[in-house]
Amino acid sequence: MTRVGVPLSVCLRLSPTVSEEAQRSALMAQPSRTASQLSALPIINIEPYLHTHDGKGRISTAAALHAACLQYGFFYLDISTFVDPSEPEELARLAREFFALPQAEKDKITLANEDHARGYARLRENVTNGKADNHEGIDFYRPVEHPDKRKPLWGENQWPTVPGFREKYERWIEKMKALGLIVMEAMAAGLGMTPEEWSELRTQVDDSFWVMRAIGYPPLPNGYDGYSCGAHRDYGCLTFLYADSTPGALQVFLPQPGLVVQNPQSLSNIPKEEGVEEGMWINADPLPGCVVCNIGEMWEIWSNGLYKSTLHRVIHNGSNYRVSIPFFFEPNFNALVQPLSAALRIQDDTQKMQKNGVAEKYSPVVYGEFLLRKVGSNFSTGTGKYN
Ligand SMILES: O=C(O)CCC(=O)C(=O)O
Ligand SMILES: [Fe+2]
Repeated sequence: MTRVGVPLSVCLRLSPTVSEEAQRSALMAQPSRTASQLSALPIINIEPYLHTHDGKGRISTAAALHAACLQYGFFYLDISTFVDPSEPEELARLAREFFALPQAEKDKITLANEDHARGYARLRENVTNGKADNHEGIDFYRPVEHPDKRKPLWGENQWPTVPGFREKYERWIEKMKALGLIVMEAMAAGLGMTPEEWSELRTQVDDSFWVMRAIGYPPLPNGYDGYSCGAHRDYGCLTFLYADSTPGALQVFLPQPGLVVQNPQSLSNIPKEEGVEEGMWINADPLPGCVVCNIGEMWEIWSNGLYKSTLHRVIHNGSNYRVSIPFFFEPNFNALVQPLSAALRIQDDTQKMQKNGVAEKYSPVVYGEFLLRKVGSNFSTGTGKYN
């Protein structure tokens, strides 16, 4: 597996071996890239963060994460030394077995039984940007104390009766929670956080209000007025996506001022507030040993906008039934998410050098409240987890 060529070397305060000057010049030296240079997402190996002694490796992984988050908000994370590839393959197989059941069987664990967030959503039940998504799915959330299904998000998970399903998924959830903390530590280093600052940030994510989702995509019918999954940003912290080998389905939008997308139709589902209509959609096809990782809106706040949560969508035109298994590593439900000092320091330094105006500030949010606002509409209407 090739490693990403790291265009930036950043000051890693968790391993204070690189000078602040180097960090400044790295930020100033962000190259403006051409469309073809941007067309492949970077591949980052998390391996050095699995070993405490690998200081140099850690610096390069942290720097690569920082560069990828500045440039794309999306990257491949090579986790081949963290999990056996057979594990997510087995999850996809189990999901397939569930989705192949008769409709009435699947409906036994419908979202409506619970809090409208946990359970099974039928094909086209989810709506994004006003259009029904051509997929079905099952969602599981971090269990809560004193569940009450009358309250949004506060119900109980509903597990399929497919043999081995719950056990295998629960094992994966534990691994992805651990991976979430590892990647957060590496990103904290990439942002130049001090060990004390990382300890503080860790308390915001050490009891993640995670979401585990299994999605089934039949082929998109010709002329269908909608997508397999409409363009959206993920709203939490980090998404780790395992998908089966279907090519050309997941697409990532890279805003590029001045770059006009060839097919104007493809812009029709960019949320209006985006205000950017220039850029391109690139494929994020699965790579062996890797998950596709992207940052959600909480990282946009923490980084005070340095990192962008990137639009993505799924168009599955193939003839097979595609399965994907995203895990959403989110902040704690009560986490107060606000711009981090480390991000403000970077912006301050960059501004001094570039003589730009004052950096835009993001307002703090309590993650759980933010999430409730996002899914609140699902609770009343039963639609729209990506809205
Ligand atoms: O199925 C995929 O490839 C992406 C799904 C996704 O973006 C999501 O569930 O948020
Ligand atoms: Fe997504």
